[in-house]
Amino acid sequence: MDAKLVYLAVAIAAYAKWRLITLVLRPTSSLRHLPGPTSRSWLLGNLRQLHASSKWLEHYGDTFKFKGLLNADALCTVDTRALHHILNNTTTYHRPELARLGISEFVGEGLLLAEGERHRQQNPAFGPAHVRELTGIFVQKANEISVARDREMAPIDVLDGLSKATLDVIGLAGFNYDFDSLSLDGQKNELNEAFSVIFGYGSSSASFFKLLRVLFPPLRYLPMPETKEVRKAHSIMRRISTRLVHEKKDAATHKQGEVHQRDLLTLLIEANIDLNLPESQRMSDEDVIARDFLVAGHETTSSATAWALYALSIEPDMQRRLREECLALATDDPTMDELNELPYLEAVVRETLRLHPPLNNTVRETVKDDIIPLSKPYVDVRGKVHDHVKIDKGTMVQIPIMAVNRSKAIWGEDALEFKPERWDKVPETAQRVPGTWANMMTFLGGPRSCIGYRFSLVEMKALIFTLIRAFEFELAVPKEDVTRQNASVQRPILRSAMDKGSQLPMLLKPYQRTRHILLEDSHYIQ
Ligand code: HEM
Repeated sequence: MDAKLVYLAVAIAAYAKWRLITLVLRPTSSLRHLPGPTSRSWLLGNLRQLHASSKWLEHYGDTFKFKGLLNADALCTVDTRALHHILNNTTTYHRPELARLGISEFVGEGLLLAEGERHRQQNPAFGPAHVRELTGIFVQKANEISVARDREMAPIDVLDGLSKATLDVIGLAGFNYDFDSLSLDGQKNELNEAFSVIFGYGSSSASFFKLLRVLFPPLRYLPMPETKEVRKAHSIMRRISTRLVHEKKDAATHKQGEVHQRDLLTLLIEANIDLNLPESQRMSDEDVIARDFLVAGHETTSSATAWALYALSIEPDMQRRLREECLALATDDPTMDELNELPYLEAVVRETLRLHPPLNNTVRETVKDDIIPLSKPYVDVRGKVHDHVKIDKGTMVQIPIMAVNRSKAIWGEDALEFKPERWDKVPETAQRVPGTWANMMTFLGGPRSCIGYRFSLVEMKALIFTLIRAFEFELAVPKEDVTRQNASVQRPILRSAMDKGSQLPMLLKPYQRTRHILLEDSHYIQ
């Protein structure tokens, strides 16, 4: 029988059974007296309106409930004490089944999915010493974008260029694989093609079948109904990544030759075959496969950089000031330390990541009952005041990254404005945000926060440094036309062309002084 029909039959039967059980048992949730919006749908509750969570925060306060999958009560909070508790108790708060399954369908069970702390010993691969070594790759790809765009005077989609650059970077830095997506010859790379097919598929009807698989676990034993093209793309990804892992394992075991590759995959494998590492901490081949890095580190960094260029294009004075600072450094090939010593570049990157976090929300699910302490008590629907929230096992907890980053209570009345100078004096209220970096939630906090944040910061700096020296940026559309795509990564999109997907059209005018430098420095001229 067709897999889609089997899916529907099992789903209908399971739904009928579930309805019967809930009607008879009527379980009550510990969150039932918490204020919050009313449900919009029996299946998805308020999940479709989650982008409105900042409005809910204004209306219901810092801690409120909403309805999640199958109308179950879910919690949302910007309370910094509560967030600290949730993010640091990784044995109680896990990534929920929906997020876990969504990722595993996409990349396989890997680092992103490993609960517990076992991957933490791998952190040196993402430490400052190694990121310093990788800076040359970031700068090289930033220069390739400049060269590629140098001859185009018509509006171009900077998001597209940045996305190709960050894919190339993660390929080279992650596992010494050249996607070569920035190359001008238009030739497509096999792995790059497979990757775009799978990315495209992720947002289609696949989501519906993934949801069914979360609700009705028996369906997970059935293959996903996917097209021939997607199946082929998955098999290409598997074949190439398995080959890479084997080659690198072999090289790492025999330490062949003098030339030693320093990509992330090699470093992870080396740590894994270290005889001093207990068996329990080693990873299977699947665990180390670098596809995780592709998913986690590619679109996030390109979107963040695109938002930085957007902010600078509507603030010409800031753009000028940043360009002057970057041009004052007399090199086209800066090191990590040189980039980190540019104070205005640092402030622009911080302000971009605060105001435009690439991931605007994330979720956790409780695996046991818990009590969450609050710094600001809430008043329940019966008028009672509470300084903690009782929460049941199996409850979804929404972590509103963007709402915390943009909170007026934390950042002041001008929280919604792009102001790099705010970083000269960080408000005391912001010091309580439990974020891993710069008093913001962008990379999250606690043991399961982003391990690639240093990588990403230096990559963003290298891209902005190179591009702002080479071009003057101007939006090719009215600024009001630019909004953020309602998707897992917050890419820019045009209100007037939502059907065209994410894009950021800009006019790039080669900067005269840079051109002068480029002409002197003939390696840029082909
Ligand atoms: C601006 C760029 C980036 C942002 C905003 C970002 C943000 C995040 C966030 C919010 C999480 C936690 C997700 C959750 O638990 O729900 C995360 C996890 C992760 N990120 Fe990033 N990330 C960025 C770049 C990168 C890069 C460049 C890499 C790798 C090269 C990377 C690798 C990872 C990995 C492996 C995890 C999972 C960590 C774990 O499960 O313990 N990220 N990232």
